Amino acid sequence: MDRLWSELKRQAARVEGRPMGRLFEDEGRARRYSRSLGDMLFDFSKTQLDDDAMAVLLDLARAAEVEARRDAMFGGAKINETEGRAVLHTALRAEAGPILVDGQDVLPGVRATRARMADFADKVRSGEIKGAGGAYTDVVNIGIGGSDLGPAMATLALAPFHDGPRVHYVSNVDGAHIHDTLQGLDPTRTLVIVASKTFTTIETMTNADTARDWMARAVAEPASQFAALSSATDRTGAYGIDASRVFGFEDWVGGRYSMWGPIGLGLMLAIGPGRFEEFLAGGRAMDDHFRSAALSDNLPVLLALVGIWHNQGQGHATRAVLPYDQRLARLPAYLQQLEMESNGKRVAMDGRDLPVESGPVVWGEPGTNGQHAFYQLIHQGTRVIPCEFLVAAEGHEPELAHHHRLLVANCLAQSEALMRGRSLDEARALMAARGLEGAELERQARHRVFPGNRPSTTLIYRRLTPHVLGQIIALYEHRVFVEGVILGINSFDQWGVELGKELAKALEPVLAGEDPGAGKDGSTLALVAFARGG
Ligand SMILES: O=P(O)(O)OC[C@H]1O[C@](O)(CO)[C@@H](O)[C@@H]1O
Repeated sequence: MDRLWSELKRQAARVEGRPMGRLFEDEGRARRYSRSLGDMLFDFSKTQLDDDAMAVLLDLARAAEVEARRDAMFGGAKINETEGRAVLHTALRAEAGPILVDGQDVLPGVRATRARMADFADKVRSGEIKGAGGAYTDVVNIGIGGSDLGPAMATLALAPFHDGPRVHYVSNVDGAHIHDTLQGLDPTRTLVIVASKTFTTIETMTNADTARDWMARAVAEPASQFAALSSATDRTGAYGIDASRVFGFEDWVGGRYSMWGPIGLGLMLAIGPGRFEEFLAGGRAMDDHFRSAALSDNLPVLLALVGIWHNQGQGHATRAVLPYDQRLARLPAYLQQLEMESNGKRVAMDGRDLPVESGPVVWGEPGTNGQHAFYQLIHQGTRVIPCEFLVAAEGHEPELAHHHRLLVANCLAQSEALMRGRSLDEARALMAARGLEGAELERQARHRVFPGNRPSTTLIYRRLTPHVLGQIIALYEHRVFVEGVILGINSFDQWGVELGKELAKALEPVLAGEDPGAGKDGSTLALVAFARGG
């Protein structure tokens, strides 16, 4: 691997500063540097990748044994080595079995739980299962991280398919979040879902207690209007939630990969079990592709290789995810957890330091909003920020087709502008056309130069349906997996979130004035003193 990492850097140095636009003198480039699958097209031609660089990246994938690792994951091997667990979120959307963990086929259990979820969702949606005041009008999902970001993102994404109760998501322990969400809701017609794999997460349990108190003021038996999504069925029972409304999953489903099973109940309630099945089918279609396509034609592998090229190869530490799709507004936040919790690690599986940078900083906002905010830096800042655009060819509002045309035009224009840039001569011509001359022309022109050569990829899909969303999410999941395999990382643990949690627990009594905080640093103690008003 070490030789290949050096070779990758050498390739990056070779192409540095090369005018990217010239690559299109090869008329076949757009075709050769894009792949389609079903209703989507992934274009990675507006990058500095060329055949030699691709060859090194593919060699890296082969040397890391991506295909064998992939098969091990799908086959139920315990590839999450630091926790001794299999990684089988794909089983939540699988059709064909058996899928064995410790010699047991997990599919019958997955199907049985999904059937229970569907039955519950149908009955809530029809009003057969109802609250003290009648059919449920609202559902409040309380969870955080993987128990919130995926279903919250997907529920917003699939708004055109909502035909059930309104579904709200509360995650933050900041009381403002639950306060503002519950305000205006009728507790007698609200279903609360407590979504927590462990059923111990302090934010979730604090919010659940607050929701229970709120409900208890209007409902004699508040627990009867609670459901739980958790692996910890002993704890859900102790919380008073009847087993018929508890939907469990196994330890081989990681939090940030869990929206395909019980954690997706909020989404299922919003769009119905039939549409939820379409979402699963989309994920499954991507699984089938990932398992069967050659590395060089494999969408998740290609996304991963482009990511590795930009980050570990060219040294661009961040990646902007820019959905030109308002309903994908939460996609960047969802991907932040998926990518940064999975691949934000400095130690490889074998305990050694990584020889290259870990996964990138992922961030973004929907276009066109971002254009009027941070794109200035993307176009003219000193750093290069590889951009990932996502856009639907068609919107869901035929009467607003002119909006959609503008949206798509803006998306495509951005990737074109990033690549082409504007030279000093072009800027001078522009200023001359506006009547400037001499030193003033020169001065103004310099501010209007765009360096160009800035890489981007575009994922374009026909329409954002449940099936397409399932494909997109599975595409990103597998991309993160492939990047992790190439880096030698265990993408499925998250030890980096623990220290802060432990310290917060110890600080609470200090803030309450019950503990002097002996041994704490001066900064922390001063902040505590301010918070306590002294
Ligand atoms: O579902 P739980 O157990 O409440 O955990 C929530 C989230 O907390 C984390 O463990 C990180 O703090 C995530 O990985 C997980 O998605």
